[in-house]
Amino acid sequence: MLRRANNAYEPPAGKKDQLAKQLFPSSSPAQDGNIEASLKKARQSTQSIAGFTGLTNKSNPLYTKSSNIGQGLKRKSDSFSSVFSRADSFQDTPNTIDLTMDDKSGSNRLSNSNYPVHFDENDFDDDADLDLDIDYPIPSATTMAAPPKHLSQKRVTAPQSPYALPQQSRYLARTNTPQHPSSSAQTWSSSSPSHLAPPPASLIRQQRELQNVREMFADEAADVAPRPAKRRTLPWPQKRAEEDEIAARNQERAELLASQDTSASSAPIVCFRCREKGHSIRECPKSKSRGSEWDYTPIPKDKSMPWNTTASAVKEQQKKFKDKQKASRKVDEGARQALEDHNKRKNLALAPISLSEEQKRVLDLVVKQSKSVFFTGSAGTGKSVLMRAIIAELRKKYVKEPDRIAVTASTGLAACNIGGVTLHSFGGIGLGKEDVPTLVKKIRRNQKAKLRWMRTKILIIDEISMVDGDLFDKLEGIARSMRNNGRAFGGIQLVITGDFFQLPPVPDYDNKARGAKFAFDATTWPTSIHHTIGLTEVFRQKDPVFANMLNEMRLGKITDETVKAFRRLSRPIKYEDALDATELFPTRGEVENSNAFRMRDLVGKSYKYEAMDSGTITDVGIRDKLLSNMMAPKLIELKKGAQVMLIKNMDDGLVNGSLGKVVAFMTETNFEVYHRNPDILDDGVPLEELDEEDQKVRTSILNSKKPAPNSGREFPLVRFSVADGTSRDLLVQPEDWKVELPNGEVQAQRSQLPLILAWALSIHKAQGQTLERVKIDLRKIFEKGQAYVALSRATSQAGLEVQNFEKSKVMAHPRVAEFYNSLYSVNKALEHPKVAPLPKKAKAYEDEFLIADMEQSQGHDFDEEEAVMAAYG
Ligand SMILES: Nc1ncnc2c1ncn2[C@@H]1O[C@H](COP(=O)(O)OP(=O)(O)OP(=O)(O)O)[C@@H](O)[C@H]1O
Repeated sequence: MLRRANNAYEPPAGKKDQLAKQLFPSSSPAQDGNIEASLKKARQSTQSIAGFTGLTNKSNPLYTKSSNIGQGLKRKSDSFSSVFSRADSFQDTPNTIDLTMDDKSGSNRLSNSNYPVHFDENDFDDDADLDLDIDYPIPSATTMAAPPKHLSQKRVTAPQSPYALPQQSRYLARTNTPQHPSSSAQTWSSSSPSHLAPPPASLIRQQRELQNVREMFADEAADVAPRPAKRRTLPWPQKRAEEDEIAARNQERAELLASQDTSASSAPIVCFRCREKGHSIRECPKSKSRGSEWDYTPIPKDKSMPWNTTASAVKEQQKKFKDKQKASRKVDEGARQALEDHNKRKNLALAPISLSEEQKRVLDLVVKQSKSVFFTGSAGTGKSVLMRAIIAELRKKYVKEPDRIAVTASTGLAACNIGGVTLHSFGGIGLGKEDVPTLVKKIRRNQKAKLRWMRTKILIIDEISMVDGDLFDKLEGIARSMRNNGRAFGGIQLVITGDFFQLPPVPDYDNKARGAKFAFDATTWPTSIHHTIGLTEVFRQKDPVFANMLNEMRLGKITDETVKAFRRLSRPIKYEDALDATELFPTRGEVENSNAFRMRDLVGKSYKYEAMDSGTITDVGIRDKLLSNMMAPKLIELKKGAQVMLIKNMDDGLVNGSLGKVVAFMTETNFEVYHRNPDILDDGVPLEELDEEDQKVRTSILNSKKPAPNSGREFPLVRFSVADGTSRDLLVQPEDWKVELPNGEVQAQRSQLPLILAWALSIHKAQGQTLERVKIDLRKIFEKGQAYVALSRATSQAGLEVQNFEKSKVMAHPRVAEFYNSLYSVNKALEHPKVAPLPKKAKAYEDEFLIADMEQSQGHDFDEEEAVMAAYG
């Protein structure tokens, strides 16, 4: 009939197309009647969306790269009053010179004091050397997101299913429907009904395809395999069958998981269909099973019912369940904390250490009263902590004129530790071998150095024990000459710290016969320093017995009992976390050998991290020399299992000196996955228990697979041992070190991982560090002060192993002992009848070097002559 009507009706030319177009509502993709073209278009847009999603998943836009937190004050430890702290150690030697001078030498004209930081184009040459390991071909996001080829081809030819079932089920459902060959656009009006019947060949091909797909989804679709065609089937029971099948499977999986979880095993079974307890969906009376078919009794719609949930909601439920399971599993706390550490570091300000009373008094003298001060004390009395606090306060005070403060130290390493430059660099004196007039001429030719001498109001010198006495005198002379000011150091306020019992000045090979000349030996020392203060509270060692042993050693007055106690420390120590003590050596060669030997023992891929150096110094040779003083090495090679030490403060728990082991190398993206599920690195968890993404991440990390080029660089994941006995994981990323001039000019800068190999360390590099585990063989010691520096790094006897302890190796320099004894004689002087007696606690410490703060403890003003005699014998 239709054919007849069709034949009878001959539409006017051009109308056929219009009619075809009207058949599709405007929202339909096939408005021009060309279904294939429209489907193609739709597919393309879907693919591009899939590609985009793939990309955004890979690079989480919410992720912000962690950056350095500022250096700060560290170590949360209970304040401990050492055996020395009973004395009030402040001593105010006569101070009649007014140091609150202002530079009237035209310094205010110096408007160009702030030099811009200059980066030479060659500064970043090292970029090319970075071992990025990223030469792999990138699979395009669209390729990654696209389904298997054969499936996507089928999807093109298949008509849209009206039911939003999972892809494979949808495909199965469609296979009962005759396929429309869509190779050309056919409008119904022009199609012969016979065209709708598939040709015999295509029917066979279709059946084959159907068979393939059935096999492919055999697991998911076993129970919904198409039954012999019914005469008439409404689409909804089919959809229900599949949805219920999914629900049944979900329930079975949930029950299986619950049975593995002992904590949940007592929970009763709940039907996913009717929500009643005591039976599963397969036994549900409301859904009778007939073999692989299901008879569906319509049940009133209830949103809360599980079968009304969409496939994505079911997935969501599954995910929640899995997450719960994972959360209940015991995981390494350190790993759980890892990402928080990683992400918080950026904003986390280190909790400042609250200064002790004696530290505060020094701070006050320097910052508020602008006095020239030398503060000293045994190892661990917080000299560095105090110095950093002083610098911070002075920077606040001179916030508008930062170049008024010159931060320097005797060595490059010490200078780096406080963010300054060497004394030589500051002075612009090169090696400083010439006499003062020659050096002054040299400086006058150097505009920058000249400006520094004119502008500086406060000169900070750290690790004074390594400053040569002659150099001190020369600098003093230069300052007077350059500033045309006859006062000591040309009126510059000095803030000096260090412990002369520690490492002495580097020997002057041109002047060997002279021997070591300390800064306190300098002629101008007494006139330049107006307050000498001894810090007495030891913070590093909490055990007073150990602190006392170290102090005896420092003074070179070691008792037999102490010798015995040190000899008892020769036992080998085995630590539970398999982290070895750091062995200290006097020479760099011994350190390099020891670390290289241990590295060779490790199997596995080696990762090299080369520093990125820059700065205003364009001469790479000079810059390298400057940077070679830094703790951060030019190149660090790491392997899984390498023992490393953190060389920057990260937060209260992860500090400069923290010891750790490299446990893996990973990108930031993989690190986030690791944070979500630390099981990916747990050998005890079988691979099958991880979901697909986690499996991939585990495989790529364990097999040291190169990351995809756009997924970022791999960094070491280090498990640090924390003082409280726990461990913490940190993905260690580069930090910056700078050599900065007082005017803010960054002479040299290094960006490198804040790590060094830590099986062995030089005593020189260890100076200033606090170490939980130390090992030392005293046979190797050759210099005075070396043994004291090495042993006093340890925080406790439990973490110290000493081999071959000999009294003769524990040498204090006689002149240093003399100097400190002369300071001690101040106390004797204080017992002069004219003077009010010392407080009792100070008297009890007559045997120790002690410098009393006359202003504070006596409330008595000495006349200048009397005090000078007292202080310097
Ligand atoms: N006021 C304080 N409160 C708590 N801890 C402190 C305080 N001052 C210093 N410390 C801690 O004591 C330890 C030693 O401090 P620091 O390195 O400043 O001592 P030092 O005198 O410079 O030692 P060294 O002479 O060996 O370099 C550090 O761990 C530091 O955090």
